[in-house]
Amino acid sequence: MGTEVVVEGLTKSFGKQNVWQDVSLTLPAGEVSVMLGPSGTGKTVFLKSLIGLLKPERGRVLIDGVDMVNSPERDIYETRKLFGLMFQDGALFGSMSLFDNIAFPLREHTRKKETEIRRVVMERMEMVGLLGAEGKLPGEISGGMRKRAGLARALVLDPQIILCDEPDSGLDPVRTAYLSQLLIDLNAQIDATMLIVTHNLDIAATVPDNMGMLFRRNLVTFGPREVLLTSDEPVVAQFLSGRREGPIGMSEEKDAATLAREQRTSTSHAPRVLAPQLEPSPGLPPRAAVLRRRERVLAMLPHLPEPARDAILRSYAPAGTAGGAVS
Ligand SMILES: Nc1ncnc2c1ncn2[C@@H]1O[C@H](COP(=O)(O)OP(=O)(O)OP(=O)(O)O)[C@@H](O)[C@H]1O
Repeated sequence: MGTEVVVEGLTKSFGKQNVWQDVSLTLPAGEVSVMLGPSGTGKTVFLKSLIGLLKPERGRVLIDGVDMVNSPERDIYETRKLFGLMFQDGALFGSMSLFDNIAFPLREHTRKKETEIRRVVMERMEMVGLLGAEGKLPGEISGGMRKRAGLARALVLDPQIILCDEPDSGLDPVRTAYLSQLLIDLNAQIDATMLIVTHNLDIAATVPDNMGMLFRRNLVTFGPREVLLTSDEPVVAQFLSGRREGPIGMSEEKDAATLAREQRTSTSHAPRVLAPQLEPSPGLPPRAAVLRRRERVLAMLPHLPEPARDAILRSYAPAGTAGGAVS
């Protein structure tokens, strides 16, 4: 099972520029979480802080008792081996075949024999649907295939925590839908804790168990997907509906006068309807995280806003009933 990641009071600045402050959240073990936020709100900085590549000036990131901010470098280095990372462009070496790219972490960090390396690489390539493309160079394949190769490489060391930074960037809607399914299928197969940073609303609506959003140097919210998806917080509602009216501006956050003017002139928008979360593809095992999450979320119910509570109860209601009762 994946490992829980506990973030407590994290604050990061570059010189005088504060990126975000006092961020606290827990990525539940084996569950899939998504972090949303307008461009430049520090989502990538957050991912890098989780693996100890950037050092926040305050707070802790606890993984199996190791603090990725303050523990000795030796411990941080060891704990980093629990992570699989998928960056925006796949970060593949252009002169190496896909096979060698995916084998790279195994050759760098393990003493496995070539026969064993071949077995692992082929297994991961099969998982992401790349069998047959072993000999291709990254420049010879499509963007979607490069993403999947990046994902396969992130998987070879059997990570317990997978971080994906904008896995959909540059993909068309159909390929993004396949990628969403792939992320859920992977979670069903390896039960790793996953955090996905994305702007993509379809991924946000259908993939995660939990969602958070960074805005104005703060974590606006983090919790079960239903909380964010039913939130009437202006910044969340604007982001999820892709509207211009709201606190998020083109280049910077809007001033109060502009916001007030928009509120006077804006038309009302229909309430959001929640899309169902994706299920693993036929033939795959059910996601082990689903049962754990159900217990966790039901215990939280009394503390959640009403729309989120209703949405959770509906999602757990037996098929064919109107919801409200949980067996
Ligand atoms: N190494 C660095 N040194 C100085 N400033 C940095 C560094 N890395 C990031 N920043 C700044 O931190 C802020 C947040 O950047 P980050 O890339 O995390 O945003 P983001 O939310 O991932 O954006 P996007 O959605 O556009 O990818 C930006 O203002 C960026 O310029």
